[in-house]
Formats: sequence, structure tokens, C-alpha cells
Amino acid sequence: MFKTSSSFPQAAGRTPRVRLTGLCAGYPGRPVLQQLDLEIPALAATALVGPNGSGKSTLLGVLAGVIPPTSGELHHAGGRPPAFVPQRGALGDALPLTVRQTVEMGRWGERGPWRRLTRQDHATVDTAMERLGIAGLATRQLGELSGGQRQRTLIAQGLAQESDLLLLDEPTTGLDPEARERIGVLLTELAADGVTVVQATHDLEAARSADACLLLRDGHLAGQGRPEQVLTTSTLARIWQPA
Ligand SMILES: Nc1ncnc2c1ncn2[C@@H]1O[C@H](COP(=O)(O)OP(=O)(O)OP(=O)(O)O)[C@@H](O)[C@H]1O
Repeated sequence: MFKTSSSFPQAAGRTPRVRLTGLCAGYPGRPVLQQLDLEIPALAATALVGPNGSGKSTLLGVLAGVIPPTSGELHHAGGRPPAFVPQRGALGDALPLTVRQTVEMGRWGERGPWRRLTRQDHATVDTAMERLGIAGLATRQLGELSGGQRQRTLIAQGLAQESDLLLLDEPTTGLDPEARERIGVLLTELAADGVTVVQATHDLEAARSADACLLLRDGHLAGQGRPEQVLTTSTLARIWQPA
């Protein structure tokens, strides 16, 4: 039976921000995640890695609350509703929105879409755009942006939600090395500032610099722990070997 609870007792060491026990989830007629037992450590950056189709996006959807588990348990240790930054392709590029308007949508959860944003909301939006280096693009239409600029706009929208749990689906895919570096530093800073960060990534360098790593294969958990424990040469060869 699927249950959620708002808190659970502190485990030895650091309290996890999210804990999954025997969790299964997927899509109608397509089970994906199989009996996952895992923890997302609080106030840390976790990398979610695994081959194409292994279930990373599905797991992020479960953590974000948009994909309901079919069985098992999902415990959130309190906190605010998660901020979810989907893959870039999920954004309607043709929407007639400016960069600023897109980032402002991050405040809607707090304010509601038809309420005026407060001065503090505008300051939060300004800070999010500055941290992603897109303040100079504020008045540009989304459809006029490069792929990397659009990606950074989406991340700024997630940041503007000011959640304590930030979920990102392949945030650095398609970015140039400088932008990748910038996002990597930003995610580390956010974790140090008290945000629990989870990113699905194919970038093993980014995964190695995370605090924790979850490795998925065919919807099963193939490893969890420190990146150097999980991403060993033999594990990588085993997981990514052609079927
Ligand atoms: N909306 C959907 N309806 C049905 N099946 C889906 C849907 N989205 C994903 N799947 C299937 O679920 C499985 C896991 O997909 P998921 O997107 O979670 O993998 P992933 O690890 O994020 O892959 P990638 O690295 O390619 O982004 C795949 O077999 C995929 O085909």
C-alpha cells in the first residue's frame, strides 16, 4: 500500500530528505521502477545516473509528486513542495513569454498565477536570473533563445521557487563547458545553502562531484552511496555494457 508521511525518525547520521521503501512506479501498462529502497540525503547534492530508459526521469517524477507510486512507501521529511526542472524539451518553446515572465512563473506556487508579485518576489526572480547569468536576457522571448539559454531560464525558474528540494532532469545537457561549470558550482552552493539537490545526469564528471550517487539499471537500484563507491570502473563497464 502506498503511503506518504511528512516526517520520519532521524537515521544514524544525517536525516534523509526523502526515503523510498519498496517503491514501484511507472506508466499505464508499463511498470518502470521496481522495489526501490533508497534515501536522498538532506542538504546535499545527489546525482542520479543510469543508461537511457533506466528510469531516472520517472524517479524524479515520483520525487516531484507528479507520478504516483503503484506500491511501496515515499516519505518526505517535511519541507516545502519540491521544485522540478524538467528536461529542456518539455518546455513549450513557442510560448509567447519573455525570460523574465518564465522565471516569474516560479513564484506562482506561492502567489497564485493571477496575484501580483510582491517586491520580494521580484527580488527573488532577479537573484535567480543573476545566478544563472541570464539577467541580460530578461526581455527576450523564449523562442529567440539558444538551447543553453533556454535551459538556464528553466533552472532559474526552479530556483525562484525557493524550495528546499530542487529536482533537475539533465540540467547540463547541451550546455557549453563554461555554462556546465557554472551550473555545477551553483548546485554545490545551493546544497551548502541548505537545499537538497537531485539531478539526473549522463555527465559522469558532474556525478563524481556530487555528494551522493544513485545508480539505476532497468528500473532497479544498482548502487547508492558516495560517487567514488558507486561509479567504479567495473560497475560502469557492467551497467553500460550492451545487452
Ligand atoms: N509517458 C510515458 N509513458 C509510457 N512509458 C514511458 C513514459 N515515459 C517514459 N516511459 C518509459 O519508461 C522507461 C523509463 O524512462 P525514463 O524516461 O524514466 O528513463 P531515463 O533513465 O530518464 O532515460 P533517459 O536517460 O533516456 O532520459 C522507458 O522504458 C521509457 O520508454
